[in-house]
Amino acid sequence: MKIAKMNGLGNEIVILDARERAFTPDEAWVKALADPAQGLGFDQLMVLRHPKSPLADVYSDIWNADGSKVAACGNGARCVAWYVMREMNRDNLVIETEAGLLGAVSAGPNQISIDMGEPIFDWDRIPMSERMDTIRIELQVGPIDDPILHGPGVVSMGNPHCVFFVQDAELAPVREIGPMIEYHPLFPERTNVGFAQIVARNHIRLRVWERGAGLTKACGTGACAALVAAVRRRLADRLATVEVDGGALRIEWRDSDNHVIMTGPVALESEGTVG
Ligand SMILES: N[C@@H](CCC[C@H](N)C(=O)O)C(=O)O
Repeated sequence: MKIAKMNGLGNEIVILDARERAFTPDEAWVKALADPAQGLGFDQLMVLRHPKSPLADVYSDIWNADGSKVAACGNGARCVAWYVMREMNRDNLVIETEAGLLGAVSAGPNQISIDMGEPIFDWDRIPMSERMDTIRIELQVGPIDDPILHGPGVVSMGNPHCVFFVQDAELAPVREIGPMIEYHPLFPERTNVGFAQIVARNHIRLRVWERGAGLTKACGTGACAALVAAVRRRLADRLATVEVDGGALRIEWRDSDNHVIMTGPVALESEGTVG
């Protein structure tokens, strides 16, 4: 099988091409490959398969570094799009995932735009364990009368995101609070946790504690969720730069069809074969 190590703004992605050989990794195999001491090291593994939908060009299964299987990964989708576009000599294609079909177009050298679809706000589809208004949920961290964080917005981009708005993202307690919220009982399938600072209406600084991967340099779905959560609270415009540790993503939540469009770079680090 062909294998490639790529990254989307420093979010470490491995692509394993299982189109010609049926292969489903088990949790131990995923964890070993994710461990840089034993394998290639990655935040997410994208396993390519033949599509089920006649509208799609490729199917991608997705695993986090901790061996959990997930439905969506924005940076991984950009890497898959670049990899398959290169092979097919195309500048657009459709990727099928557990979360649905994602249209991808080349947006310049090593730049890809992905239509990430419509955000989901229904509490039971996030999923959450209690009915709440997902614009601002009842959740706080710290003393009851003086919480350090409170009232995050919650959005699914095919995967769950809980977004706290903070004064200074650099000072946000990502490593301390991230894992507590990831495993909070309000989120039966765990959650990704964003710490978003509104720098300007068109500029959000974001750090993300990723479910199943920890603090990463970039989270594409996290950037989409942060922009959407900010727009819902009238804190940001529908088109903004979301600045993550690895660089900048351009995110637009389109008024015309309610879809979220993510544009950003990809980089190929190495490739070879395995198995
Ligand atoms: N890095 C990702 C998100 C990957 C999945 C996430 N950790 C989850 O468990 O939902 C991205 O770029 O979107």
